[in-house]
Amino acid sequence: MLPANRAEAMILDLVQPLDGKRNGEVVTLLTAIDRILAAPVVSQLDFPHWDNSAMDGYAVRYEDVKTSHAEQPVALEIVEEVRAGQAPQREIKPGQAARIFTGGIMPSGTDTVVMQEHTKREGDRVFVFTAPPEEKAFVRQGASFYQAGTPLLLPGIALQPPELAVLAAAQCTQIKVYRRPQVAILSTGDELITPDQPLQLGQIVDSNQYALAALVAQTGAEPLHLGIFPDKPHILRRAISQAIATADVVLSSGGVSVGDYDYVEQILAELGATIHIRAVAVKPGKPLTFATFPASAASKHKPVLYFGLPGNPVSALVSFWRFVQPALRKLSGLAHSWGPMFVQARSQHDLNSDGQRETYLWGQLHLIDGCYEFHLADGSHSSGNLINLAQTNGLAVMPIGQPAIAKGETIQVLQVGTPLIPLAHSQL
Ligand SMILES: Nc1nc2c(c(=O)[nH]1)N[C@H]1C(S)=C(S)[C@@H](COP(=O)(O)OP(=O)(O)OC[C@H]3O[C@@H](n4cnc5c(N)ncnc54)[C@H](O)[C@@H]3O)O[C@H]1N2
Ligand code: MOO
Ligand SMILES: [Mg+2]
Repeated sequence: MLPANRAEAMILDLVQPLDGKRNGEVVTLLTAIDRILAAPVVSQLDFPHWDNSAMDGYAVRYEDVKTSHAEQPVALEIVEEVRAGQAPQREIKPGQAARIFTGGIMPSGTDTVVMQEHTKREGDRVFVFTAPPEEKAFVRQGASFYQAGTPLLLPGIALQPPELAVLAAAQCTQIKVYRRPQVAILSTGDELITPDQPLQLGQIVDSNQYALAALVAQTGAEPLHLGIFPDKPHILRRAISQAIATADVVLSSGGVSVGDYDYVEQILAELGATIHIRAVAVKPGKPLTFATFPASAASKHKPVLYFGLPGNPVSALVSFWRFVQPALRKLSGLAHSWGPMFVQARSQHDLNSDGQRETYLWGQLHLIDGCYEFHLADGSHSSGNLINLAQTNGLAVMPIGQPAIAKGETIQVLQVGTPLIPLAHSQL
C-alpha cells in the first residue's frame, strides 16, 4: 500500500495551479481578504512619496546645527511651518529652520530634523540643545522604502491585512485575484438521509456533506452541494459526469471500498479518468481514490481532480485534511505553503496503534508557554465515531512500525482547523 507521504507527493505533482491569466477575477480592497493575488502589483508611486519628517520638531540644515550641544545651543530663525498634507512654500536658508510635524514634507534647503524635545522655542527663534543630531536624522527619504516601477507584491500570495494596507497605500483599488476553485461535493449511499429527514431503521444522516463543504470553504474554495446519491451505478454515473462538467475538483464520500455496492472506482474508469491512487497506508482513510480527468468536452475543457473519500465520517475528514487541503491550496494559485502543517508536540497520554498503517489519533493541540501539547480525545478512535471529533484541532501521527508512544514523549501532530491561541500555564 502507498505510504502517506508518497500519496501526498503524487497528488501534489498532479495538481496544476489554476492559470492566473484565464482564471482571474477582480475584487475590491474590502473583499480581497484571504484571496490569492493572480498578477504582480507594480506601483507608479515611490514610498515614501517625498522626503518627510518622522518627528514633530524642526527641519534644519545640518551644516547649521552640527556644532550644537547643551551648553552652546544653536539659534535658528523659524521662517516656515509645514504640517502633514501641506506643501512647503519657501526655501530654508542658512541660519533658518522650519517648524515641521510628523509626515510634513521637508522644505528645500533642509536635510535634517531635530525633534521638538531637544529644542527650546522663543518667539520666532528655536534653540537646538542636543549634541549634533546625525545628518539626515528623522528624515524619511523619498523612495527609500520602495522605488516606483519595481515589483511591489508578487502573485501567489494570500492577501492578509498587511498586504491590504500596502495595496491601499499604492491606490490599487481593483485587485486581480485567482477565482476560487469550484469543488463539487456528493455523498453516496442508499442509507443516507439529510439531517431534516425522519430517521428510519438502518439509515445514517449525511454528515460528510456538511463537514466537507465547510472544510472546502475554510480552504478558500467554493463548495457546490450536489447532495446524496444512491448506490445505483447509472444514477451515480450521471451525478459524477455532471460534477466533472461543473467543478475543478470533485469530492465524493463513500463507495470506495471493496463492498458489492462500492461503485465509485468502476464509474471513474468508465468515464475515462486516470486512477492514480486506490488505497493509502493510513488509518483512518485507507480506501482513498484519487483520479484525474484531462481537459475534454466532458469536463468543459478544464482538467478535473477527483477525490473519492471513504464514507466513514472520520476517514472522510482525515483524508481531506491530509490530502485534499494541500491539493486545493496548490490549485488555488498559492505559490507555496500548500503542505500539511506538522508540529512537534509532547503527548499528554499514552498513544497506541496497530503499527500497520500510519495512524492518526485525533485530539486537541495546545500551545502552552511556547510548547505544543497533544491531548488525545476521550472515547473510541473508530473511524465511524464522529462524536469525539468535536473540538479536534490536531491529529497525532503514529508512524508505521511504532505502535506505542508513551505519555511525555514527543510526537508529530498535524495541525488542522483554526489557528491556535497560545496560552500560559497560569491561564489554564
Ligand atoms: N472487506 C473490507 N471492508 C472494508 C474495508 C476493507 O479494506 N475491506 N475498508 C474499511 C474502511 S478502512 C473504510 S474507511 C470503509 C470505507 O468504505 P466506503 O468508502 O466504501 O464507504 P461506504 O461503505 O459507503 O460507507 C462506510 C460507512 O460510512 C457511512 N457513511 C457513508 N457516507 C456517509 C456520509 N455522507 N455521512 C455519514 N456517514 C456516511 C456509511 O453509512 C457506512 O457506515 O470501508 C471499510 N470496509
Ligand atoms: O481507513 Mo478506514 O478509514 O480505517 O476506517
Ligand atoms: Mg463500502
